[in-house]
Amino acid sequence: MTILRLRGFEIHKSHLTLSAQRTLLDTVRGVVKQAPFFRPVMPGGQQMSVRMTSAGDYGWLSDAQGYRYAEVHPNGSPWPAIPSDVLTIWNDLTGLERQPDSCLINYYASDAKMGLHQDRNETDFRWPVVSISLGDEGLLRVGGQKRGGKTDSLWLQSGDVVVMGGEARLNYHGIDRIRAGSSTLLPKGGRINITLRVAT
Ligand SMILES: O=C(O)CCC(=O)C(=O)O
Ligand SMILES: [Fe+2]
Repeated sequence: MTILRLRGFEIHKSHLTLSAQRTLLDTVRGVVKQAPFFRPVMPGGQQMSVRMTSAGDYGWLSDAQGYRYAEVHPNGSPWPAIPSDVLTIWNDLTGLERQPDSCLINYYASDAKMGLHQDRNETDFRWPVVSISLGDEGLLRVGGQKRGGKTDSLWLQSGDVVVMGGEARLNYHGIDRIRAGSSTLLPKGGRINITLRVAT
C-alpha cells in the first residue's frame, strides 16, 4: 500500500478496501443512531459547517464554553463505545498498546469545510491522531506548528487513513473543500471523517 507524507502526516492511501469502507459506513450509521449528529457552535458564536458526533469515553464538542472533551452527548446520553472495526484500524497502523478513548465522527456536506487548526484538547501529544476518510474527496491542507506558515494540500479519498503523529502531531490542518460527486459510497453524497484520539 502507498504511504505518502505531507508535512509529516503519514497518508496511507486506500488503506481500506471498498468492502471495508462499506462495512465501516454501516458501523458509523450504528453509532449515529445512538448518538445523532449535531452542529457545534464555536466559542465566538459561529455555527460550524461540519456535523459531528462521537463514540468512546469522551466526545469532542464545542459550545459557548469553548472546545473540550465531554463524557456525554449534548442530549445528555453517554457516547456509544468505539466500534471494534474502528479500533482495528488504530491497532494496524499505530501498533500501540494504548487504545484511543475518543472517536470523533465528522460529516461534511458538499459545502462544509474545516478551518486550519491544531488538535490540542488532548492531554498528551505523544499519542497520534488517526484519521479515516469515507465518501467524497476532501482537500486536506497541512501547515507547520505555527499559524501563518507555508501549507501543502492533498485530496483525501475514501479509504485513505492519515496518521498525525510524532513531530507533526501539532501541525495546523484543515479541510478546504469537498469534491461533490467524487464517490458513490454515501448514497446522498458528502464526506465522513473519523478520528481516533487518546483524549486523556
Ligand atoms: O476531516 C478531516 O480530514 C480532518 C478533521 C479534523 O481535523 C478534526 O476533526 O480535528
Ligand atoms: Fe483536526
